[in-house]
Amino acid sequence: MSFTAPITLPGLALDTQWYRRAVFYEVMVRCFADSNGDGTGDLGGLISKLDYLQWLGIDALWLPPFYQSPLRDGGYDVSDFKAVLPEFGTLDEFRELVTKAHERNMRIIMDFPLNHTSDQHPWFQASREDPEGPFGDFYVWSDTDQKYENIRVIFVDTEESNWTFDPVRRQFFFHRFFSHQPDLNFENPAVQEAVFDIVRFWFDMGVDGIRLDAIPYLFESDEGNGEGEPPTHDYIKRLRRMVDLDYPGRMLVAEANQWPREVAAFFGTEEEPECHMAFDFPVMPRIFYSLRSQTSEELVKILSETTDVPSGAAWGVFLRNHDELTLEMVSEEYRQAMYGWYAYDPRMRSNIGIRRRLAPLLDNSRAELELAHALLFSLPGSPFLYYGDEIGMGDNIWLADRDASRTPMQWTPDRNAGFSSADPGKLYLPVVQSLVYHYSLINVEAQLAQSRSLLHWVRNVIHVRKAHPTFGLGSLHVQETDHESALAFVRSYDGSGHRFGDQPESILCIFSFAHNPISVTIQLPEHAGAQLTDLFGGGSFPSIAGDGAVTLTLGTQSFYWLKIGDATS
Ligand SMILES: OC[C@H]1O[C@H](O[C@H]2O[C@H](CO)[C@@H](O)[C@H](O)[C@H]2O)[C@H](O)[C@@H](O)[C@@H]1O
Ligand SMILES: [Ca+2]
Repeated sequence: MSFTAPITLPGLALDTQWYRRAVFYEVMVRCFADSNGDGTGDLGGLISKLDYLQWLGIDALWLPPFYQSPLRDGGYDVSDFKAVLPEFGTLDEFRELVTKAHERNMRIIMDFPLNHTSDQHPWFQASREDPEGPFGDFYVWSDTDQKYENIRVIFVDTEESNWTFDPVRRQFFFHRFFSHQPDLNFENPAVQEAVFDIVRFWFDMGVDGIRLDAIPYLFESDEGNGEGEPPTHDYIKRLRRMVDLDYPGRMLVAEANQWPREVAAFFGTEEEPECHMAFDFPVMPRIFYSLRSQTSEELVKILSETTDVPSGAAWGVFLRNHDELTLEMVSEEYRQAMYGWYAYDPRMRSNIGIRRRLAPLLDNSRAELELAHALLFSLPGSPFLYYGDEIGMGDNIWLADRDASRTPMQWTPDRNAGFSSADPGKLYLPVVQSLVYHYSLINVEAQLAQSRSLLHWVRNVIHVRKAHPTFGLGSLHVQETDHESALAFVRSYDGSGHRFGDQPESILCIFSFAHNPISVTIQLPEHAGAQLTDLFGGGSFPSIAGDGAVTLTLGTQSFYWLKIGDATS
């Protein structure tokens, strides 16, 4: 049973299910704002932009790694889990960020790549040099690279094997990702305890949640494929028990790029919960598939699959993030179709996915951007925005790997897009200067000045969503329609959640993926006779007929969110 109780953290009330109503925003410290003019974004810069994020309606920030790191994988290669990379700031500045976010009723989610470390981490250095020493068994060593042959290579662009020979220890070490990222040996109780210790360190610092990076890959076995093996789930259950006991109100979000049932397994069960949230990897590529195929079939299929999840669990819905748009969770046939639509230039591909930002993927179409966001904000779960997508930032496919979509945030039309006062040549990555997405055109300042800009539209839709807890807490029922391009579902909430003032509510969400206007009849037998009202402007729509059908006209790639009222007599 959850509840709202007295304040326990500065500025925040204890709310064990806050993440179910929250709008999240992923922001890489390096990319957002540079406070000291050295060309790299930092914690001071991020602090200076908290007012902007609060204005936008953001409830929680997800910060990808900002630990000490050689930065060979965007910081996911950590060399000290308890230190901030000096160019990003200090632990004191991080504490200040937490405090200032909490003062604004915003929460902070850390990223924790617990599966592996950098090969520069002192644990790895000790392990390779002293096999009998205290860290000798911290990594997965083997005399042969023929072990775990069922385990696939993930970074297929750069790695041929999950094993690399270490000339110092004269053994192979196992790595699920880059060969400079050795996997920790979770069979070793000392590793298990070291990871708990790091979690405690950051929760003691006041963070509100932790993203468990690459969580399926903790344990390997001879028989399995090293993805979500039983000991991995047992370990997360123990972690969750510790969090519930020692840090109530904090949450864990699973990054498991897996099929629906396998991702759902990371929620655990009612009796033995694991993560509070899990990213919805299966839904994401199907949104992009629907936009180009003009059919809703794939989304209907995945949303109609019933996957039991514990009460209190929430999906993390997203369109884009700091990685490639992964196509691991679609069939080969659909993957090829999506490469054809979205990655027609080979430079746009990365591993099994597409390294582009949202606006270029959607060819800067305002209708598609609105449609995609409308799905993001109404599908079951909590939405995660990626920095810059609220203004339709572009990318730079001439940069290496996933840096294509990690360029500096575009604040103004001035030098370095207002991101930094440094010499432009000193920036950690160049600002986008392409024809369509040049920072002089696409920036926060210009969009603030235009009331019909994408930025204002996104802010508005966030505020509409937040006025209706049904989107975060309600059930979902896919409704039958007579048009292959239409997707219709009803979100319903009985208002019995844990906050005073919640009302029972049902919302009909209807989307058209067609590239021309359509007329569609939706079957809503449970709501026969009910009135429909637009959630944005309050306009009246045709009532649902006595037989439960309603016919609506939708413009090209458009949507409605309609409140289902009482039945007319
Ligand atoms: O630390 C290694 C990687 O960990 C995360 O990886 C995830 O992203 C991969 C794509 O880039 C994906 O294929 C894999 O299934 C995920 O676990 C992290 O988000 C990456 O940035 C990082 O390189
Ligand atoms: Ca800086």
